[in-house]
Amino acid sequence: MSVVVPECCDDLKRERGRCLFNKEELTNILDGGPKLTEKRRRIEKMLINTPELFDDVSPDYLSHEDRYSNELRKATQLMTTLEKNGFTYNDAVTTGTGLWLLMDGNPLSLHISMFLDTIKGQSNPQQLQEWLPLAEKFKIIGTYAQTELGHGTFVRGLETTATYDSTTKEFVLHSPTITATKWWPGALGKTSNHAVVMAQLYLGGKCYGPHIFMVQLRDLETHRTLPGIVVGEIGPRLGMNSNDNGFLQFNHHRIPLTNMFMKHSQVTEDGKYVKPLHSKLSYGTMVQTRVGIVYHASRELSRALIIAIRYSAVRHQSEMVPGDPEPQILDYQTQQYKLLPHLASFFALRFSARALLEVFIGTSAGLGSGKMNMLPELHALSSGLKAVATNDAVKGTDICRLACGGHGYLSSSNLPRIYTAIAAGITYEGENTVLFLQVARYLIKSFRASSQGQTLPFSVSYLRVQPPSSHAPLMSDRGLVDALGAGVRWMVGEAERRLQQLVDSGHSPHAAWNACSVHLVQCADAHTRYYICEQFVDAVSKLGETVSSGVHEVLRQLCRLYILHRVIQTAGILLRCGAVDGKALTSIEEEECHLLATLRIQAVSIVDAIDIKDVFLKSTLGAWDGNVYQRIYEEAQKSPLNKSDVTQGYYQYLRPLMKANL
Ligand SMILES: CCCCCCCC/C=C\CCCC(=O)SCCNC(=O)CCNC(=O)[C@H](O)C(C)(C)COP(=O)(O)OP(=O)(O)OC[C@H]1O[C@@H](n2cnc3c(N)ncnc32)[C@H](O)[C@@H]1OP(=O)(O)O
Ligand SMILES: Cc1cc2nc3c(=O)[nH]c(=O)nc-3n(C[C@H](O)[C@H](O)[C@H](O)COP(=O)(O)OP(=O)(O)OC[C@H]3O[C@@H](n4cnc5c(N)ncnc54)[C@H](O)[C@@H]3O)c2cc1C
Repeated sequence: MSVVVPECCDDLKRERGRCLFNKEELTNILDGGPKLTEKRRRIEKMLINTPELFDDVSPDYLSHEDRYSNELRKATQLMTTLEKNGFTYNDAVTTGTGLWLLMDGNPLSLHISMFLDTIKGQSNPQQLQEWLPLAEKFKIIGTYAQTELGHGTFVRGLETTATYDSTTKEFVLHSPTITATKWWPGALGKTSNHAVVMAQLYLGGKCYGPHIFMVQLRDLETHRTLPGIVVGEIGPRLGMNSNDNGFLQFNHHRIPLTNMFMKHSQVTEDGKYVKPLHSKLSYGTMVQTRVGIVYHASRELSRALIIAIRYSAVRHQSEMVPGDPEPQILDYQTQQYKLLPHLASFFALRFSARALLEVFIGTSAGLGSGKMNMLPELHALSSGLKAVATNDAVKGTDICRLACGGHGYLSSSNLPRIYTAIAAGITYEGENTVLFLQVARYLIKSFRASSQGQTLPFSVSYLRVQPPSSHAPLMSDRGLVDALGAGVRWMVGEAERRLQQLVDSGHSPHAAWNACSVHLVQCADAHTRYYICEQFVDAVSKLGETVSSGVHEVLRQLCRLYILHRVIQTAGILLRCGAVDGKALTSIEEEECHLLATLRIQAVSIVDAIDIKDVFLKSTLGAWDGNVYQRIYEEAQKSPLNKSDVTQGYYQYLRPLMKANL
């Protein structure tokens, strides 16, 4: 398959003709630099030239089993293509390209993410030497098996046990109840022959909490399940049905002592326990995956936005002025209000994902030299950003679907598949409410520490009880972000006051926490969004020194829209704490509407600059050429029901009904 850039329709040609900025420059910024754009395009070219990676038939028309096999075929083909051409699977993941070919539930995704990350992050040197080459070369294929039927969120409540037998120097893995059954892990059902398993460690009758174990599940030659293990697939889900999410039970299954991951905590041969430097180091793979999910969510949102914005420029409907030609639906202010704030969100999330990655890299380097002090902040930032990014990507994708009217509901628009894939992200890797409550814990602790005069880490330093007075004028970007910060400080102070009041009136701290948890989640959400605003403003201001004025202006407008929209969403809080008044809010609302009209002019060019090719968008509505109606029509012809004029169903059911004497 070769990349042919087709002539686009007149509407899109006109839209593209209005572009006042250098698209390639914006593409480079989004990729992280020209070299990364070039690398991404090399990978794309290679993938596009591998026809086996593309579907002949939509997965919607396949049986459950064929759907899985087809995705497995493409996943294995992807891995070998990358390897043969000198790329790693990580290259395909970090550029998004590989995932888009497989995002119906790639059965190797858990292997290349959480399985490998656990080996890299939790192994001692011997284990790393033994397992990493095998896993990297796909000699063993694994998944991350933590969640059980009874417990997902509450990791300490897991029931699978790993009991050490010092006589044989083995752990005995066991699922004592039905609720101890591992449930959900991607690729566990039929693909994986290994799993990293989270289980309660028992030594001499004492429980030491959840620890991670490498467990072989299937024979490496026959792929048959090993004795003492029951494994299978959990059945259809809302989306990503080409994966084989699975279940797993152990019946006193034995593994060697050396199969406990021993980088952070150890068990000696005689059954003694050596504590880790920090009790949550074994949760490291989850933290790393949350960091990746922020990128992933922004990428999925960007696909939906490209589809909906191009379609909105091609679709004409109704009359704006009686008797005039039907306008492009993108000209309606309400359509702009649906889509453009989410376009701004995409940019905000992309810059925040990059900032989070830097915190992750810095913290990981610190851990290597025994510094644990940055771990709580990384946990809070990664939890908050994972939750906001997935919530916003899901909401944004659904708005994109709605913005495409009826055609957005078509499978061939690809919006339903993008939606169901990213919707899972709200739940997996830490359910979002639960993650926000973790952030809230950090905020309340920080607020209290600050009241006692302690210095706060950078992401919460604005919570100081006596903030330095801001010098930025209120209506400047910085001034509005400061106002948002004042709003969060007020919310956290209010939460702390309510918690204290409940405790003072006789409630236990835990009961008080639950009684304030709605407000606490709102604090965590507001704090994370304040952080995102800060990152966006900082990134745009830093870029101002290096980019052309056209690109800088577009970024400045998107950043401004993001902030204005956020201020309006938070109006109630900001009025209550006196950070803004009604007059300021009125002018902010007016400015937002004005900005929508300004950004609309270049909206198609902005989404073009995200630079996702048609083969990765996979949408009848969002293709580069805007040839929407022809594509929708051609796609419908592929329905198996259209193979014959009269279906079997007619003879079997409809005709007898019509002939019956009712
Ligand atoms: C690269 C791109 C890839 C993108 C594509 C991905 C495709 C992959 C598809 C699917 C993958 C999905 C995989 C999964 O879902 S795996 C399962 C994930 N499960 C979870 O995330 C479970 C969520 N629950 C938890 O994380 C925890 O149980 C908890 C909610 C955090 C509570 O933990 P616990 O009960 O142990 O904690 P305590 O209440 O005892 O203590 C809380 C204190 O511990 C601190 N803490 C908690 N976690 C961490 C951490 N990770 N790091 C540092 N500190 C941590 C917390 O702050 C509390 O501290 P305090 O000082 O306040 O006491
Ligand atoms: C598509 C998909 C793929 C997955 N892949 C994997 C995988 O590869 N490996 C793996 O191990 N797991 C996997 N999971 C499981 C996933 O990690 C869990 O479903 C997730 O962590 C949520 O846990 P839960 O299902 O127990 O939900 P629950 O914790 O039961 O949540 C149900 C409700 O209770 C609320 N709730 C729970 N605890 C609290 C609390 N403390 N305070 C307030 N509210 C609370 C939640 O907010 C939610 O509204 C996957 C899940 C999905 C959907």
